[in-house]
Amino acid sequence: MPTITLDGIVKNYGGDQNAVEHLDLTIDDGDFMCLLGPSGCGKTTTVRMIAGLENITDGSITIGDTVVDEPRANRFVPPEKRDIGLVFQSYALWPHLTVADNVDYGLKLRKMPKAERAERVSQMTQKLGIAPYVDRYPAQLSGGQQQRVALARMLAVNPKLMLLDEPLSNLDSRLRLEMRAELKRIHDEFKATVVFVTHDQWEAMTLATRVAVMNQGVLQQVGSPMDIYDRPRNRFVANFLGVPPMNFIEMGEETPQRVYAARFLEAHGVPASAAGSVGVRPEALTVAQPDPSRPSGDLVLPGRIESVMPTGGSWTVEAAVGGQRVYATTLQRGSLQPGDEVELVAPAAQAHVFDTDDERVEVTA
Ligand SMILES: Nc1ncnc2c1ncn2[C@@H]1O[C@H](COP(=O)(O)OP(=O)(O)OP(=O)(O)O)[C@@H](O)[C@H]1O
Repeated sequence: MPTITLDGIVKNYGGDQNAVEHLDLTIDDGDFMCLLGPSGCGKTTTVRMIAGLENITDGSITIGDTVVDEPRANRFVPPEKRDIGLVFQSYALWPHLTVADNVDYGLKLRKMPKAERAERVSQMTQKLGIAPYVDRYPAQLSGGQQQRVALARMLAVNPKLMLLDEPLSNLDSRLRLEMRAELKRIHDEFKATVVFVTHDQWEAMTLATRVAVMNQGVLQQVGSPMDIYDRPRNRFVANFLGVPPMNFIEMGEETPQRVYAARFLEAHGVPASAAGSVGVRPEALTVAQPDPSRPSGDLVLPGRIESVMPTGGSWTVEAAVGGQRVYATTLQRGSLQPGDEVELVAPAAQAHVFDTDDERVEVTA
């Protein structure tokens, strides 16, 4: 099974700004790599370059032992020779072929014996819940059904390398959940290498073995889902992951909340002037009664509860801390009421400090 190496990839479509900026990324054998980021950050461009549907402007792409694209060496291996399973947002099903023939297409190309092919088509169409439609044409199917045909067609040939660009975007939430589980199972069973594009952080967190977060064509961080969630390398990653998003206290403004954050930083030997912001996730905050004897190593934000909102299974507490709204998530509402004076408290390990360039600063507990 192949490892994919992207080495110094630049992609320019002709404008002033590169769509992908000097991207170094290794996708290991057996990885389920999610490319995650906001719209326009270069995710689709990246998988299209791996597939060979887009040339790179500079750098090189290696799949297994083969350099498949390297403009400086005048090397380019066309998509059909890269042995990749593809499912993109636009399904590209053959309109003149039935569902069964679409799923059979790749098997036929591989010259698999007819009886074996029929068996495989039946297996895949059942697995993906499209068996009732095998005799229909793509135009007679809903978007979600077409997406499942595209997945069945790809999975039928057991590809060792799969590139998926938002392949579940047209499915309703229940089917999406089922298909996620199915993809994860297929990945585990076949030990395939998967590159999966999504802008949905929940999808990335639940599916990926590793996540690559991109912004404006620049790779921000690569790591396991929990790694990037727990130790975001910069403020962009910290802010992009998490619902409700991380709270940030700005250190460049003279506010009461800055004083609370500065107290925390000083307890850990970090000069407040070196920090750009202090972040804390809503679920890391405990809503507590004011307690002057609290250990000084914690991040303590005194505030007043503004509202307590049910979010189904948990509560989001909105508090005024100095001049800022801070959000905390709690499983128990208890006796919390708007107007209560409280302290929002997080242990040092759950506070995130960023410097004035928004890069992470490690704080020793
Ligand atoms: N064929 C093209 N010609 C010119 N510019 C393009 C082309 N395709 C993409 N771009 C530009 O390249 C940048 C990256 O686009 P890309 O589609 O890779 O982003 P994305 O992260 O996949 O976004 P989305 O989630 O919206 O699909 C964007 O600024 C986009 O406008």
